[in-house]
Amino acid sequence: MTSLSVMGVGKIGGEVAYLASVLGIADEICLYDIDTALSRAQMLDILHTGIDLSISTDPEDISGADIAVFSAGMGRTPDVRTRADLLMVNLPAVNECAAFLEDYSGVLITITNPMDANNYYFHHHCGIPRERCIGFGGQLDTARFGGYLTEYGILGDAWVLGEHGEHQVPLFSCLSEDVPEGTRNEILGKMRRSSMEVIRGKGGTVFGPAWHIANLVRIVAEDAHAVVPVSCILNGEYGVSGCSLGIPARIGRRGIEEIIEWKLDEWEQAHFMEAAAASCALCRRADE
Ligand SMILES: NC(=O)C1=CN([C@@H]2O[C@H](COP(=O)(O)OP(=O)(O)OC[C@H]3O[C@@H](n4cnc5c(N)ncnc54)[C@H](O)[C@@H]3O)[C@@H](O)[C@H]2O)C=CC1
Ligand SMILES: O=C([O-])CC(=O)C(=O)O
Repeated sequence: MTSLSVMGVGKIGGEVAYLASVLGIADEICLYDIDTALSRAQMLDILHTGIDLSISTDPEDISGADIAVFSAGMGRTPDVRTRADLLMVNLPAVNECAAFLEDYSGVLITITNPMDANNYYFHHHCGIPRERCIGFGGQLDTARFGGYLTEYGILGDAWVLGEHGEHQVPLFSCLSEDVPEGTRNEILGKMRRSSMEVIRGKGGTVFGPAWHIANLVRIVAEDAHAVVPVSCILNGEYGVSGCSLGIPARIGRRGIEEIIEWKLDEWEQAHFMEAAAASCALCRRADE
């Protein structure tokens, strides 16, 4: 049995709830949104598939869930240049939802941007242990990177660490061929711009993120012990502390079971430390 709560059931939260329902990932769902007409509509729309599922819209049920997804708050529009620019805009939603998570004993998955800083905030301000604070974004960045590698005819496994934002760190050192710095920077530039093309065209990224979030929820629900790129609060790993950043981690029913430290090459290491500096600065700003 797995119960799931979703805070913020707009485009992403609504799609995640739908996928978790129809794919049989969750047996009980709680949908919460500040817009109560929306959460009720999402509940009815899912139930109209004919699925036999228990769905609540009572915020009292949020904290009882095994897994909670935080996707409340604003997304980028073409006028918002970076995800980091959403920090102060989304902090009220973080605080309002945090109030439902006092003494929360399940696994929290943070989606709302800037995701790394928000994930850190939940740990730092709400006292949710770092093992149970997972930030989502790395799987999506990795899928996008994989697409570019195919486009460039480069073989190998795609992995993206670092910040889910301007400071992504695609790993080139584990690919089957040496990729020159010029090509690395060119691909990184495309990765930074890739979601904005979707936002411009349809008002927000939905299918890509929701698919990977549902998979992450499944990994936790099924205690899969799978290694995936997620944002974790670092405590000295990779030489970084005081922020949340994307790294490979083993995930199971209790959350983050192991942070895996890979050796990075010089280019990756330099970009990872830039990501750490940016994420730490954003986490400090949220504290002010
Ligand atoms: N980490 C990632 O890979 C991704 C992150 N995102 C982020 O996810 C967030 C949500 O995106 P969308 O679903 O597209 O936005 P949306 O605007 O469609 O949905 C957000 C929902 O949050 C609700 N909300 C706002 N304040 C609230 C509060 N205080 N309490 C409860 N609900 C509240 C709104 O009523 C709305 O229904 C954005 O910050 C976006 O940037 C989006 C895609 C991927
Ligand atoms: O780019 C955005 O603002 C939404 C997001 O995080 C993504 O799709 O990667």
